[in-house]
Amino acid sequence: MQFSQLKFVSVLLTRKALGTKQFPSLISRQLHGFYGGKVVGSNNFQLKQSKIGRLSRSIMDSASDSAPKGNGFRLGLVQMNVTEFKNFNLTTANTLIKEAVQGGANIVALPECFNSPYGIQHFKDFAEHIPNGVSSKLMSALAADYKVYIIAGSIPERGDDGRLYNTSVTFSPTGELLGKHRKVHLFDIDVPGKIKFQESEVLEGGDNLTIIETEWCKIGVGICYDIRFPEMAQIYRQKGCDLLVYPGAFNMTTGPAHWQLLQQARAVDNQVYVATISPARNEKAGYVAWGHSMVVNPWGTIVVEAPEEQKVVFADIDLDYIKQVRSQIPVSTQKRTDLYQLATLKD
Ligand SMILES: NC(=O)CC(=O)C(=O)O
Repeated sequence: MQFSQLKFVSVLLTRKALGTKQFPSLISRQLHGFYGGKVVGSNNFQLKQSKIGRLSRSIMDSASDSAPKGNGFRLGLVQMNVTEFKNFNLTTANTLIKEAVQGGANIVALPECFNSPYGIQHFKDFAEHIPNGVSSKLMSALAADYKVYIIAGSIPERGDDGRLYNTSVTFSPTGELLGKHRKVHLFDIDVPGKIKFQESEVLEGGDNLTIIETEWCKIGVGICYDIRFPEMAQIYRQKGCDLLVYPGAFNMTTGPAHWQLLQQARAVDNQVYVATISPARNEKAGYVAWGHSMVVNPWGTIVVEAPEEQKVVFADIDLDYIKQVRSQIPVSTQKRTDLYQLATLKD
């Protein structure tokens, strides 16, 4: 009964997001079964939030046994199927965030473009205002009711300036908006015979770096292509981040070549944990994501790696281990800043 209430909220929110657009019949039938055949009413968002609250407390009680021991926290990576139907994507995110919470996650992270297919032809139709759009509202409500941080992957954002951005929002365990990161480096590449992608045809790049402060550590956020720019990661480290989180959607050309390599490079160079969160692989999609969401530790070792299909995976972030690696190989205190310098021109 209680679980169906949570799902009920998602249907309401996602239907609102799509206005009059209806579920395709197959998905509609699946959701009808999924939601126990309930008729969707028109109760308001506030009322639904309090219902999620009662539910989430009971979930948190049962999850607390599996909380990480020692000095750190548990990160849950939601590698999810993303379809051409926003309402279905939000329902999937809702279900898998619950699974992550049940697995003891203190911080839950979603993939790049979790509410929209990754493709420049889709961004305009799926774009939302942040934080007043339905995806942001759902993430805020779930964060507050489960009392977890949610790093909400990314969504296409319609800015106040009317332009489109690829944007990640993070909510605190009270549902407060903690940070908004607009993908800084747009994915414009051309690998002949393999893949050409030009985000800049429809998107604007962001012009800020984004650090999230939690009770455990600072987290630097980047989106996908941002991981290829080591300066950004270095600045996050200089500013005290212990974990870098990159929602990302590498593809079948760059994924096998660079996904793991880049993550290990950023982790070892900066002696931080690095997490990447991909959509699940769908061979029939216009853009086939690589999958393999992953966490790498400051030594460069893979802590956890998802397969290709939809899955929630977990990693315990051990803050003492970071200190240990940094004291064993103290590169941060051995920098030759008399020879070189790294600085951000904007704070
Ligand atoms: N999709 C991206 O932004 C980046 C990517 O796929 C790559 O760098 O490769």
